[in-house]
Amino acid sequence: MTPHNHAKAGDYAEAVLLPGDPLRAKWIAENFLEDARLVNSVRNCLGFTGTWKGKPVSVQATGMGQPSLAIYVHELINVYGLKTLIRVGTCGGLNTKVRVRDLVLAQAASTDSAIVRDRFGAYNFAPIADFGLLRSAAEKAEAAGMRFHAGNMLSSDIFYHADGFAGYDKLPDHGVIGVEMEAAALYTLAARFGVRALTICTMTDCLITKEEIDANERQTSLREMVSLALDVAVET
Ligand SMILES: O=P(O)(O)O[C@H]1O[C@H](CO)[C@@H](O)[C@H]1O
Ligand SMILES: O=c1cc[nH]c(=O)[nH]1
Repeated sequence: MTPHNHAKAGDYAEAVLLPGDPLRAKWIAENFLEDARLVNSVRNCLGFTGTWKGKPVSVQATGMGQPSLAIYVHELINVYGLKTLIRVGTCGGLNTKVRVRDLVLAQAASTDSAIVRDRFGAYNFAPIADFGLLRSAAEKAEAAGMRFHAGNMLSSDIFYHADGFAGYDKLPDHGVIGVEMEAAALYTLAARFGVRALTICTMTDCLITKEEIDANERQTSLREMVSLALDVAVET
């Protein structure tokens, strides 16, 4: 047990899906998993374990932002022994080639966050996805005919940028596809502790065209992402 998690040893499966939103964790447990049971509810940051296609898998909310995710992920790896961590999030679009509802596989995650920057001194560390998980997700998405893009994500500490789209500066011109708030910390912790991580996001709003999907559709449009992530999570 930890200050943030009252699950006992063995309550989590080795593979976990990580949504930011606790209600998304509940929705995944209720709508996708068999025999799901609640394993954590401290701070209402809900965690569940069940099975998907007969294989054990967990889902644990991380809250919003890299400091919050870093607490849950640090403990899932070091206290509970998890080995495969797949974030299932939402992101904003920084590139008009990506449409709302498309999936973004975060091959890498750029960041403005001190939580990553301050660890590497003179170096700009490049947080990257586990190649095996990334390849598996891309192959499965392609086989299922899902619209997806693999590339560089921005994990920002700022949701409401004071300068709006201009605040992202040169990143869109350098191929950065979308913006969310957690992947870089997830990838950095996975690298540090030698486990596998991937971030898959559904693009819910485009910062250029201002197109967005509403709260109700948000839930249903996340179905493809969740089933894809579960298939990848239980594969090995
Ligand atoms: O939908 P989730 O997984 O929370 O992800 C995105 O949504 C939140 C901001 O609205 C941030 O956590 C961002 O990363
Ligand atoms: O972090 C996020 C998530 C969704 N949409 C955004 O614009 N930013």
